Amino acid sequence: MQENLLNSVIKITKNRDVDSLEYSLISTIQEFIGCKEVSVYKDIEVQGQLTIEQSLCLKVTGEKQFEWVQRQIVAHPEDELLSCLRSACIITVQSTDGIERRWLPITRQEKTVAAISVVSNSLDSPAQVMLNAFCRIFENYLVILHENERDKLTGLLNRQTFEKKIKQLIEKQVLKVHSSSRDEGKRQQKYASTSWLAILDIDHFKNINDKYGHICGDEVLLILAQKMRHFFRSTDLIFRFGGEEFVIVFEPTDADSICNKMAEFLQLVRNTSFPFVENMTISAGLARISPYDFPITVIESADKALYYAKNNGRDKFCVYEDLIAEQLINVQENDSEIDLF
Ligand SMILES: Nc1nc2c(ncn2[C@@H]2O[C@H](COP(=O)(O)OP(=O)(O)OP(=O)(O)O)[C@@H](O)[C@H]2O)c(=O)[nH]1
Repeated sequence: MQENLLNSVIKITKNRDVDSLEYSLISTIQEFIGCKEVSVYKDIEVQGQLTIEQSLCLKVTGEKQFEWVQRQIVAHPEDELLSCLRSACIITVQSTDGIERRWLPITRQEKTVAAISVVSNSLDSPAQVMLNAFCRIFENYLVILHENERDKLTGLLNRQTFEKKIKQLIEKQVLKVHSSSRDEGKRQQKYASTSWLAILDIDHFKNINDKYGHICGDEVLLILAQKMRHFFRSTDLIFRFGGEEFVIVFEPTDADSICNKMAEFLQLVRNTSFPFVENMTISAGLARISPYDFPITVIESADKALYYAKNNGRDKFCVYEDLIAEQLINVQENDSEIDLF
């Protein structure tokens, strides 16, 4: 038992990204506590409002049978979950049939950022101590991973995290295509609605730095990052890719929706008054992320579209696939300066 326990702690601390850490935590709790359901809930804060996402959930459906439930927004969070997040206290509710529901808070920098929910038979004292200890290990490790994955200035995901996240996303798409390969109708639908990648770059940012100084430049980057976080979906991944360059990986959607979204965001930037700077604009390049793509190919395609937007007036976004179809750029052209790590 002790050896197994040590191995589980080693397994948890071996993780190098938050998603895998959550899998390890849930598997370990299930193995040692024996629950009916274990979930991770996170406050992903949209526009400053408490917004709860069920990040991962394991449901026991039979003897040695499990079901993993993937990421979803919780439209109506239970009162106990909200109390746990607000008070940073463990909340326990016991029903008459002896089933216990327990919510354990996870804090980072004195803020409750998540809660672990456990549904189980009544837990004895040693099991409660162990459950609490697993949550504290998770909490400590979460702080380290969070710092590793985030850009210090803007708090967005950093460039080093990009490759890992996009590989995971492409793998997921490949699995989806395979799972529906017998149903051609469904397959067509999935191709119509794929993920997208956008590279955004501030126009003439060098002028802002030169005219008003780097501190003002940093403030502009910070405000733009906040605008992106509030404007785009919480499930879209936003990276600070380099100095004044940002990458967004969008959840699957069709071309029209993504173009509308980008047009609205460019308008939002035009309408925003940044400190000192008036009329700041951005340019962007978009590319479809197809299953079987290499991350470098997608980023190069979006970069070519961005390059085209920059050379054709700025303050606009261009879609790589449209530029190719209209023969405005060449597939073979290799003028990208993107260097992945
Ligand atoms: N303040 C600040 N500036 C940065 C940071 N990282 C990069 N930069 C600046 O970003 C500027 C990028 O300039 P360029 O690549 O010439 O591009 P640009 O002036 O935006 O022009 P276009 O992209 O062609 O519209 C340089 O002046 C960099 O010093 C940062 O973290 N903070």
